[in-house]
Amino acid sequence: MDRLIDAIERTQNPSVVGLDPTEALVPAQVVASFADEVRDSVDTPEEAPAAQLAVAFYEFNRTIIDAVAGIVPAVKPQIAMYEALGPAGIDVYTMTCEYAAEQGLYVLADVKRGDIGSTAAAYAHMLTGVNAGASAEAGSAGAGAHDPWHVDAVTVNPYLGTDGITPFVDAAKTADKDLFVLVRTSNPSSSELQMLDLADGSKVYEHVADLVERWGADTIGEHGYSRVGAVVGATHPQEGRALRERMPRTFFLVPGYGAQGGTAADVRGMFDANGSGAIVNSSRGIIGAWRTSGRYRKDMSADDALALVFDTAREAATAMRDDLRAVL
Ligand SMILES: O=c1ccn([C@@H]2O[C@H](COP(=O)(O)O)[C@@H](O)[C@H]2O)c(=O)[nH]1
Repeated sequence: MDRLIDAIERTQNPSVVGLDPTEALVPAQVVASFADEVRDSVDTPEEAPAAQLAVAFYEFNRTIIDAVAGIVPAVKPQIAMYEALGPAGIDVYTMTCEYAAEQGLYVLADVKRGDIGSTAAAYAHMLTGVNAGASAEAGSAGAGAHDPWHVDAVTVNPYLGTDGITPFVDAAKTADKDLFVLVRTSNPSSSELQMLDLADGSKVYEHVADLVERWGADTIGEHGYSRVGAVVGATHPQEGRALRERMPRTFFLVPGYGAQGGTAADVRGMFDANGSGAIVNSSRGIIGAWRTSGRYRKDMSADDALALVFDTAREAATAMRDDLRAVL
């Protein structure tokens, strides 16, 4: 986690921009501008719509990354939006991660992996990269591996327990990277499972929190936080504050700010006494700021629309930074 915390200190900004493009979040003229290029490059006409959207996503993402680099320390590309487009989308996912890394951003891949140990070991190669002929065991890639993903951290679902997590912890140690485990998620149905009572009087999410502290215990870095972070939703300010006490060595990824209703005041308690210990995500609030700016016109050129995306994303990222700084 040290590299992330250093990047937060450099930018004086504990926020991360989520790269969650959808067709509705990319100006229509930008998508349309790639029609000719894509028509000439695909093997079959059926591939064209997804391929066109994928190229548009990449152009859009590069615009957002250029706008926020230097203001934020990190980006969080959400893989679901790219997987929805098939192979062209996956290509654009890796290209986006590579471009963000080239701009000096910490890349947090929101992939929410969760499976049995042997499969988790294969998934964990997203952190270590791959060597031809290497087994799927975590850490088998190591030095000299080809790293097609260009990510610094992944999100992981703990529902399968320790053997689904250990390969990611091993891979993170091998590759000097991190993972963030879902503990108290921001979504409306999160309490169905996470708030269930256990026999000892604690809640399910509290038990997961204790496991996360334990999973990271031998990976504490120079800043006092482990490589195993926790996802704690901005929509749960009270539990978030209690988790900060309960998990002194665990860095938090806090989604739910902005579009889901979370505020700077809500996330304040998720930071430690030094104003560290957490990074707050906003996706739609930043990348969709052009739509709510009142400055968009349907008859704009694609170039002008991208310029608006750049300006509004930069303004929104700056406003979020200042909003968080005001409470820390
Ligand atoms: O508890 C969670 C875990 C992950 N997310 C992800 O964060 C972003 C939030 O997007 P917004 O547009 O800022 O609402 C998205 O990728 C989610 O999958 C989360 O929201 N809550």
